[in-house]
Amino acid sequence: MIKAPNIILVGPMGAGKTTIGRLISQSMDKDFYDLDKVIEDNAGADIPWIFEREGEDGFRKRETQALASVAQSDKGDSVLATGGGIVMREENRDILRENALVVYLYASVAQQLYRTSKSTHRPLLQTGDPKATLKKLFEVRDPLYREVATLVIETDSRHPRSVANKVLDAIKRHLKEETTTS
Ligand SMILES: Nc1ncnc2c1ncn2[C@@H]1O[C@H](COP(=O)(O)OP(=O)(O)O)[C@@H](O)[C@H]1O
Ligand SMILES: O=C(O)C1=C[C@@H](OP(=O)(O)O)[C@@H](O)[C@H](O)C1
Ligand SMILES: [Mg+2]
Repeated sequence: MIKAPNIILVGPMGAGKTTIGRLISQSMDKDFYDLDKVIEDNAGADIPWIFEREGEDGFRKRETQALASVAQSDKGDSVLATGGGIVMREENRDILRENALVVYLYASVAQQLYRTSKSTHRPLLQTGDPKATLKKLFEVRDPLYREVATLVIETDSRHPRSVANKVLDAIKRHLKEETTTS
């Protein structure tokens, strides 16, 4: 078992945060939280409903509350998969940097599109041109993911299990380097 701080996954819709987060939490014997699920449980409603009734602004308020409560309550024992928009608020970026080892799961816009195309539970992609939306979001958010992340993992040509192994290896290497340099 690896000893590690809380792990937080960031990245665009379809990067695999929810899927990979669950896999690495099992390998590290840590609790797994998906922030979207925490928001839904707190609201007693699903994300499309929240966007419809409260707009994106209402969703973002709930997202910040959920992040603060999860990131600050668990000390070193959890893996948290965030939603793709978590980096949009500066206060969220501060919480991410202060409370965990942040891993950016990188996926190209083509892969994001492919992996999100089969589901309808992402309100921001229920537009006529989801590819253009993903591209626009990526241009704004990619620098912000890089700003908060310590590790960046490329996911395009990899099966989820192989991405999870790559993340686990990178975390191990990082923690070893930290121990030898401190
Ligand atoms: N490395 C991967 N290769 C192929 N498909 C993937 C990969 N990672 C995730 N997926 C698939 O892509 C879809 C979106 O993954 P998900 O974990 O929900 O992404 P996110 O939480 O980042 O939006 C799911 O159907 C998942 O099985
Ligand atoms: O990118 C975004 O702004 C969003 C990403 C979604 O999560 P995933 O990244 O897990 O799909 C979810 O939080 C919501 O639909 C908004
Ligand atoms: Mg997700």
